[in-house]
Amino acid sequence: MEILIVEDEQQQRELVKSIIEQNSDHQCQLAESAEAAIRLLEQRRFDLVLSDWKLNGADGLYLLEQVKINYPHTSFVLMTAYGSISHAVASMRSGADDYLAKPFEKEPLLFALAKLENARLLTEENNQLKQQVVVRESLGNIIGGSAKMQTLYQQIDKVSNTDITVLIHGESGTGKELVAQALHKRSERADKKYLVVNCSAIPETLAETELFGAEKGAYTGASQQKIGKIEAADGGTLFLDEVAELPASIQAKLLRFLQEGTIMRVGSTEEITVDVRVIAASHKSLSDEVDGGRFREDLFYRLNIIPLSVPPLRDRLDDLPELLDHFCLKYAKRHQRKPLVFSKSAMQSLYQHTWPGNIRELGNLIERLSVMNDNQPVTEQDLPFNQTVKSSELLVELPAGGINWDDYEKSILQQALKQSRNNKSKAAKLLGLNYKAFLYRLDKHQISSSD
Ligand SMILES: Nc1ncnc2c1ncn2[C@@H]1O[C@H](COP(=O)(O)OP(=O)(O)OP(=O)(O)O)[C@@H](O)[C@H]1O
Repeated sequence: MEILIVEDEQQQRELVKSIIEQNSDHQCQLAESAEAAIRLLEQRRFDLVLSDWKLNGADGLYLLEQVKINYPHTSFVLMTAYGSISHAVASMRSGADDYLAKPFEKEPLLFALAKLENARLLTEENNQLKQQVVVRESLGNIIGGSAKMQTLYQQIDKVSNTDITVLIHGESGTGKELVAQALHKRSERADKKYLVVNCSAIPETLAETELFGAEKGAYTGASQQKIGKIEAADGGTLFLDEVAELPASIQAKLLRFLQEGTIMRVGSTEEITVDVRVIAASHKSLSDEVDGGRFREDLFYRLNIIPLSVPPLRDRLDDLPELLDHFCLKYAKRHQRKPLVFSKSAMQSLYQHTWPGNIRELGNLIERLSVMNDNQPVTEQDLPFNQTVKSSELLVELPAGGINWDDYEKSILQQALKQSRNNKSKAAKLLGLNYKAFLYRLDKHQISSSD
């Protein structure tokens, strides 16, 4: 702790400082009066003021009142040469955290400090927990209390009430759209529009009109003026999902809008000012897209002001029970069934699965099992990723142009390694190969298990 010792006798102040610093990690500053203490308190933060009752000038009780009013997070211990009950009562009544009678011994002083430090840590922990509950309550339907999600919630909390552009990255199905919704709902724009554009779903020819709008007659068939999504979201938030898929020509126009805050409808020369907060998301790494020349670097930097990363489910398996409860209840209610229960081995299997489709895969699985599965509890064999598919069912029809067998084999081997999280014997099992044969093939394709 950072401690401020206030004592008018120099020898006494230095004695207290040396006892504390020689026997603990606390750091001490000294003040000879209440006035000097107040000046120091104005300059920096202290965890504790340890003050004598009797001081030249204003006394310790006055200092205590000032600290309680102006620095409520700073603890206060009063020391007095008169170890009378009345002083103890008066100081505690005025809000002191503890009371020490002088002349005090080393041990009671250190004990009082240790007690205070513990109480401070508990309060801090408690405040953090309360803060987490507040943040989570306002995040509505995002499930998961794992440490990784807590970090994300804190980040959402920090940036939601700003207008800063946020770029959300995460594998498919991790909940990027839920994060975007939470950012909007927790912002001052919450009662304004929240519009979504899925950039991978609009054909290049329509993308400009979709985002920026078009004047009547701007192109063949434009029989009416069309308001684009950016203009329609004025005052609110626009979520650009799969932003990596935006055609190059639109990337330049989007950058202009982000920099200038203005747009032009197709077929118009009039600039329209719009106030829209942009949140973008991508399951692809945008910096890889920039490296590959598929995404404008300047736009990347403009979008990536605040990057948020949503962790894949396999990296936060602590959340699995909570997510399972959520989906089992949701789909039992929706389909009027009993909530699913899982056997021990099925649970183990759920934990071992790598969840390439993340929460979306889990939700879909629970919905399917809720409707189709007659077994209760659900067993390991009921889980689709434990069911081996006959190779013939796997085969896609051979394209007329043929395939490259080596590439095909290499890709299957890599997928098996990925699914088994680089566990080679599991990967071999997935392909129905014995371990040696599997290793032989890895070697043949020069695949290392970290590829
Ligand atoms: N933490 C979560 N709690 C509850 N449901 C979740 C959570 N994360 C995702 N989901 C659900 O999983 C599904 C997929 O989520 P979402 O569409 O937000 O993912 P995404 O990362 O945007 O995926 P994509 O990249 O494919 O667009 C949705 O039905 C969503 O409600």
